[in-house]
Amino acid sequence: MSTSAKHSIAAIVPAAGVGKRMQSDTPKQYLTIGGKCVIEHTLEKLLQVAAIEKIVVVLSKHDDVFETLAIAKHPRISTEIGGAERVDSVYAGLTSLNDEYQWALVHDAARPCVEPGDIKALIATCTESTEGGLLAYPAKDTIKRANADGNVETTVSRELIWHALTPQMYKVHDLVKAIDFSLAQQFTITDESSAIEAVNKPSHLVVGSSLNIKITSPEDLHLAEMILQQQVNT
Ligand SMILES: Nc1ccn([C@@H]2O[C@H](COP(=O)(O)OP(=O)(O)OP(=O)(O)O)[C@@H](O)[C@H]2O)c(=O)n1
Ligand SMILES: C[C@](O)(CO)[C@H](O)COP(=O)(O)O
Repeated sequence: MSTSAKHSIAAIVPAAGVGKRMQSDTPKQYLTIGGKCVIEHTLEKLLQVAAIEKIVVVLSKHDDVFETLAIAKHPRISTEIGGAERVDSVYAGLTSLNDEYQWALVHDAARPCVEPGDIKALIATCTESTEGGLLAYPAKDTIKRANADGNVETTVSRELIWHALTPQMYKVHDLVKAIDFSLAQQFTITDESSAIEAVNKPSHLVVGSSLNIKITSPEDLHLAEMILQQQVNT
């Protein structure tokens, strides 16, 4: 497909993790909150953003649950098989786009509380500037660096410290190249922004809600339930 004929934005939703820190037999994306599983909440949020033309959900090769969900049949949703690490799953999603999309917006399946308004703000910032970026929020607490004994070494200025959230949005071509480079250098890549940093490209920090939590450990499920309930009420 020629550049001018490219579609604009595809979302990649990595959902191939096992959720070790969640300590549950069910992968956390399939735990239930208010009658729906986590990934259904997440996909419903993305589907509310009309600018996202396609959503690629990246699943474990052992996944036999996703196809049983009604949302799996949504015309804007397709699936791919992921890999051992989050970066491998994101890469599988990106390469499945076959160069047909200009932008990829990567969002963790485990972040169901994202606000569609924040996603739209990220899309507006990136498409207007033509450079990628991510949702994030500035550190609120006093930040400490620990020494090797686990005691305080020093207090770090929080002025320039931000928490990285998802979605993270980059040109597909740039992100594939950045991940290729980072993997070849054996860098640790926990998010898309770290790959983009590795190739010295800029990323916008777009302020998003700190309620866009990632369900990581058991107490987060309860917190997510309260946040989602609050979103319904307002
Ligand atoms: N090989 C992997 C690992 C993670 N993920 C996805 O990346 C997102 C964020 O990762 P994380 O919270 O670390 O999820 P898990 O790897 O499942 O959790 P844990 O590290 O506790 O095992 C999740 O939606 C998860 O499903 C993925 O698609 N492929
Ligand atoms: C992508 C991410 O959610 C941004 O905060 C995060 O980096 C995922 O990896 P983690 O190891 O679970 O923090």
